[in-house]
Amino acid sequence: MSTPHNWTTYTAFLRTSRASESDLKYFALHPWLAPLLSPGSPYRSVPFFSRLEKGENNTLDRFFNRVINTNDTIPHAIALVPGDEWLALRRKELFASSTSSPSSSQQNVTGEEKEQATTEQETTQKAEYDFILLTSLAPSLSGFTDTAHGGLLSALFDEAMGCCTAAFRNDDDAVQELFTVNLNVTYRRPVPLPGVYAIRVRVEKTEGRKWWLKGELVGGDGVVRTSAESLWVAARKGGL
Ligand SMILES: CCCCCCCCCC(=O)SCCNC(=O)CCNC(=O)[C@H](O)C(C)(C)COP(=O)(O)OP(=O)(O)OC[C@H]1O[C@@H](n2cnc3c(N)ncnc32)[C@H](O)[C@@H]1OP(=O)(O)O
Repeated sequence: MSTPHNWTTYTAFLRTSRASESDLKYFALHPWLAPLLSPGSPYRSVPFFSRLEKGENNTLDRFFNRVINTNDTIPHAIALVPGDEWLALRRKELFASSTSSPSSSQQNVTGEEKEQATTEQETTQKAEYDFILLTSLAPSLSGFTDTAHGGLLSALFDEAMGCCTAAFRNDDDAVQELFTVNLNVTYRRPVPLPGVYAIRVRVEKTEGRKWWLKGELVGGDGVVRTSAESLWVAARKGGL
């Protein structure tokens, strides 16, 4: 079991963490991941937060940080996140017309500011996805023989999407914690085990407390084997 983390916010965690050398070495062995991991990539490699131990008395994330954090379930997993500049632009894009803006300074974005954001986007390195989970899936995650269990794939989408939304919440807690209220998973092709996969997710739009996300799972052949759409709702201010 690893040492409990001591970051006070998810944003601080993203800014100051780096994926472990052993995980990076492992994923670098897969040539199809090279564009995502190379120095020219628009993404930074960070630990997969849900996998981190939160402390003996803290039951947060136990499913991910203990139950499926073993050599015969998920031996390796890291997250790829866009740089701060790109995230800031995405915030402007997503919250320009929404009442759920994660920062009061981003409310009431004017047409001029939108134009400026578009110009900035042209010069900032573009990240197609808001969050990518790279994961190895080992044989004990099977449903059908040598095939990943569908429930596990749903859990991976849910978690990746949760991490994705967390990156857009600001440290000032202007947006309350978000919860999945709907997750629609489409199983298009079997997901063979063992294997290495990328789960790529993106916030499609926000409206008030509601956020819509989409995601897809691909392996080295680039085939979208599973896709998902979800709706997240931010808790009301002052709690549930
Ligand atoms: C770094 C961090 C990483 C975190 C990763 C976490 C990943 C794990 C995430 C999860 O698995 S969360 C666990 C599963 N989800 C839950 O347990 C949530 C259970 N649901 C709730 O607790 C409540 O629904 C919730 C607090 C989220 C919202 O209740 P509210 O009473 O505040 O909201 P309300 O029911 O008024 O709904 C708000 C809006 O959402 C809409 N809505 C709610 N549920 C919906 C639904 N299922 N489908 C469609 N629309 C829905 C609802 O119609 C409404 O739309 P309008 O504002 O337009 O009227």
